[in-house]
Amino acid sequence: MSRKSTNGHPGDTQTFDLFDDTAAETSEPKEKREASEPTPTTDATQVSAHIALSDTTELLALCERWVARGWLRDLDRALVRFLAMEAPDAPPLLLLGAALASHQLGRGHVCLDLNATLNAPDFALSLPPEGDDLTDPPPLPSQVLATLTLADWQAALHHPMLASNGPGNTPLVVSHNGNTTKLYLRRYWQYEQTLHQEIANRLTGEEGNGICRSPIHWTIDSGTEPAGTCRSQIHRAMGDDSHPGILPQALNTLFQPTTTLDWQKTACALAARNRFGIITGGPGTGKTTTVVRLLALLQTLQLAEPDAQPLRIRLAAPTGKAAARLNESIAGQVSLLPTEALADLCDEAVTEQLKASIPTEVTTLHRLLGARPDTRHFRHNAANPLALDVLVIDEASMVDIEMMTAVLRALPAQAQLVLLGDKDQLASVEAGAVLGDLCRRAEAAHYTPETAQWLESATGQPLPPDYIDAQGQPLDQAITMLRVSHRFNEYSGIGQLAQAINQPSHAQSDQEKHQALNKVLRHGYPDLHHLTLTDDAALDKLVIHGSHDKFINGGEGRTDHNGAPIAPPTGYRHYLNVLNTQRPRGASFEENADAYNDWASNVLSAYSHFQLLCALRKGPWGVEGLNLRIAKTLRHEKLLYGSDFTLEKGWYEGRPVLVTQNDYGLKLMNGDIGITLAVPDPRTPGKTLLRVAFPTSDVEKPIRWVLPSRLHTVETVFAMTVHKSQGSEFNHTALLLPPTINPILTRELVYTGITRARDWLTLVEAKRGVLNEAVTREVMRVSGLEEI
Ligand SMILES: Nc1ncnc2c1ncn2[C@@H]1O[C@H](COP(=O)(O)OP(=O)(O)OP(=O)(O)O)[C@@H](O)[C@H]1O
Repeated sequence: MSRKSTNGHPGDTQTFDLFDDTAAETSEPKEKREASEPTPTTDATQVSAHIALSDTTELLALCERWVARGWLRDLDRALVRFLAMEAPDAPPLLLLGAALASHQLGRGHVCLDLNATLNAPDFALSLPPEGDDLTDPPPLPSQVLATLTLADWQAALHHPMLASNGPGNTPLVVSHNGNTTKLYLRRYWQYEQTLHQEIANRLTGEEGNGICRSPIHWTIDSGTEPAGTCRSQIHRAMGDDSHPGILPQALNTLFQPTTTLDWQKTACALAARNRFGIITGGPGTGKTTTVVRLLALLQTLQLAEPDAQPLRIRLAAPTGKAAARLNESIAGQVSLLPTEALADLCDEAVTEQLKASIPTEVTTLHRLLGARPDTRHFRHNAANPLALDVLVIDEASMVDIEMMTAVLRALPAQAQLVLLGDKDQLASVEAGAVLGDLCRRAEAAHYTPETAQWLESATGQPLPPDYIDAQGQPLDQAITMLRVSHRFNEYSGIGQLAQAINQPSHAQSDQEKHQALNKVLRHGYPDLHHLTLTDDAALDKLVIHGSHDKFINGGEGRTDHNGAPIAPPTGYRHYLNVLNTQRPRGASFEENADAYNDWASNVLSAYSHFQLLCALRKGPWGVEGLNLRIAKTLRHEKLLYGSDFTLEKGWYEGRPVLVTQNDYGLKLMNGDIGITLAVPDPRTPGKTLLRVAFPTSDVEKPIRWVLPSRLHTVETVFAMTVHKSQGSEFNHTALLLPPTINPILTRELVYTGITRARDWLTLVEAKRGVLNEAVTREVMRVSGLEEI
């Protein structure tokens, strides 16, 4: 094998990197769905299907047929061919496993679970959605694997060149845990190993450079203390019974006394105690508020030490959009911190130092790690670690396993990592659902009696017995789930709907869930409108002016939790009106840059008031069909102009675009939204040319103007997929569910879509009943992190 090379070392960058772009070739995550009814087969089909398990030529031919049908990717077949060429004596069952394991990566899974595959073989390929016509189908996986037993498959997963049970050079790794067997491409096995090892080291305080035994559990010798950046510092900061230390005092300065358990205070205390921490919670539960206070707490503890320098803290998010949003909210929160009172707790006059040492700038993970063009390797890695003491990552649910591993590899051993995110949101499109996997036990907390006692001393709050578990694992002690939404109270339909949807399937029956949902939808909440489409007009009305008349009082007169007025819901007419009515007149673009920047800022801000989200990309109910349809509707309203061809494939004034790949040359990030505007052409007086306006965080140059010809990876964004909307929020969000159920429609997708709504939500069912079906299907991502 010429291209495989690894010494199995977590810091090793020479891991097996066959088919480097597997993660980029993504489609849709795996969903729990009804298996398609196997198509009746002939004996001949069954015979040929069975032969594929014992004959490599037959297996390759079968893969060929699967690829032709779109059930398997070219990439997966190429891998199998390559392996078969390198090792002609490889068992066909091993090759089949390799094809399926590779295929899972494109669907968000880190590995192939053999047991699950044998239980529901048709989930292993990208079969068409239920209801699609399957004429002359190739053999289904369920037919191919019909007589195969787990023992036979396990027995075939051996070949000195291709598969091993752990460290080594083989391209495949087989992992056994109890009765479960998983097959990995080595690179992904290595990612999991590194993650386990690095996180476990942060929880125990050990240096990280070894390989974990497989399977790995987050068990640490009893009696091991949790590891903080400076364990002795935290110990000192606790004080004792007679003299409370700086930690409890600072927590009391940051948090007002409450009658109920303040989870935000708990989160700060736990995150300060460990070198690894997670703060998870739904929308508006105060993740940002909490992390700002945590940073103030950490700096206070640091500056209270004699001659200490402030901690070097960096904030990051997976996308430019998420980074910009955190930037916005964090700046406001920092100004509210009681820095003087905190500084008083330190012996020295450190108020100014404390204020200055809490960062407000948020960068993307790609920028932080130093992305380099044309390679997946970063400038910062184990050999060239990041220069920081604390790293906070927001929207961590969007971080895939490869990126999370890159972060942990580049993090100095003594540095502290805090992940923020909503564990219930859709995971990244790429393989791995790291935050969700790590937070599997967060709901019940599982704090040990020792942690509970420490927390009570630190925060003055006793923990209810429900959250205490003598069997709690070390990872549990580093996670806090925020449980109270401060944005959506009991009078908010958005909040109530999110809660009703988010109940896991083990907590209630499908029927109970449907009843709970329908109760919320019928209640008449002021911020929620449920629309079932019966004709085209209702959808047109929604995208033009937001169907504000469907909300109580037309959406007038509402205030937010601080008493500030909430603007009524709008549609796309709003930003197009701003575009048309506020256009600077008669001035050259260069000489009147401020006026053009103000105009563009207002248009962009107006655009963010409304966004239509949908589940699919293709077809009339997907992004492609909806974009064209909405553009034509707006043209009919005389809000946009252009031929059918222009509206579908060209550039026109008012076209909103979404950047779909980072472009470092243009300083544009995946997720950025720009609006196309006509500005005076400097070369031809009296004429205009189109430029796309993107917002920046630079107050001097608030708009980046880009010529359309320079934008290669953008798409129209009248409709945006829920996947792409992660990390964004819109005043009025409309979530459109297609008329037929599709594997991509799941509870996580609906939850993520509706929680993008800040003030108003219109939930659109193209056909009644789809919502009920979607919310009872859960994303099941396969990875080894589940075994923690
Ligand atoms: N303990 C609290 N008491 C009252 N209001 C709070 C509290 N914590 C947060 N808030 C307010 O609730 C709103 C949401 O808080 P924040 O932005 O911190 O939540 P989040 O979880 O980060 O939200 P998002 O869903 O946007 O990620 C903010 O207006 C904030 O000021």
